[in-house]
Amino acid sequence: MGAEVISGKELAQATRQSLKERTEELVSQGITPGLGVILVGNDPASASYVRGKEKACLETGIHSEVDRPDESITEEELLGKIDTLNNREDIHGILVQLPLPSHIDEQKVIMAIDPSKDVDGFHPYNTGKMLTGDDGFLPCTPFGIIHMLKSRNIPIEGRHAVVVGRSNIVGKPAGMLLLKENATVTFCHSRTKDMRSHTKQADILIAAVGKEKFISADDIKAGAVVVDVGVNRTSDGKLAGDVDFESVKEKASFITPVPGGVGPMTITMLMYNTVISAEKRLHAT
Ligand SMILES: Nc1nc(=O)c2c([nH]1)NC[C@@H]1CN(c3ccc(C(=O)N[C@@H](CCC(=O)O)C(=O)O)cc3)C=[N+]21
Ligand SMILES: [Mg+2]
Repeated sequence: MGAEVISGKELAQATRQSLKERTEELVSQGITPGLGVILVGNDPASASYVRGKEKACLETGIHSEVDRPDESITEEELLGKIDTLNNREDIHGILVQLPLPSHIDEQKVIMAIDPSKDVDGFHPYNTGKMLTGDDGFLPCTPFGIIHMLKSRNIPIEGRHAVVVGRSNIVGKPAGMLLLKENATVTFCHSRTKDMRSHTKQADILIAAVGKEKFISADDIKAGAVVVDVGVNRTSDGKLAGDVDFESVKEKASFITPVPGGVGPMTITMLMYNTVISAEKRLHAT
């Protein structure tokens, strides 16, 4: 038997196809959605993610621009680049690839992005909107997770969702979106005592820890839905999740793979937010 694998790659393709149609409609109305990306320095992982975003823009008909300043760029210069993108009519989404060099204050940079162009959903304005359930940009990884669950008609309401990890970009917002879908939510983290006693109660388990094979079959309940958000580089350069896929697959009802799971959906929701931003601009004119 074993779990059904939720392919983020396939869902991403289908979602990108429908976004392409929305983009074509926008273009016919005179607006080409535009995404401005700033990639500071030459970290290979960051460069690879940004290439994935450029490819997704091509697939969805979104105009993309990537600015690649040297890692020696000052905070002031970077803030100046954001200001320029904020003021450009043809740019509807802005993404500053994280992490930034240590001499730059990430929070300050995120706060400088116009919240109406914050397609990452990282600006505190959008975080606040998400918390109150108001309309705003949702962070792409948690948004992609919800999309994956819904694509398989996996019920969320009334079920126990356990989120392992509490980062601002994944764990915390994933818990908030699951709460909005009426799940009962538990957060586990590095200070949690007897973590397994919690994870074994999960109907839906979100693994967002950043440690290879952190979740094994012994940590889950039979029939659980397991979402793997890990992006760990193994010593041989491959991408590995937080979940021991082979063992967990035998016990879960649904499982997302790495690669080909949450990652491609993260990028797709970035495209989605950019299209939404351009549609809002159209309706504001
Ligand atoms: N401002 C900002 N926004 C982000 O959304 C952001 C960021 N900074 N910094 C880094 C993280 C990480 N992240 C990933 C996106 C896609 C894949 C992805 O598509 N992964 C492929 C494999 C890619 C590969 O093999 O390199 C997959 O899982 O199948 C992974 C990781 C976005 N992030
Ligand atoms: Mg920093």
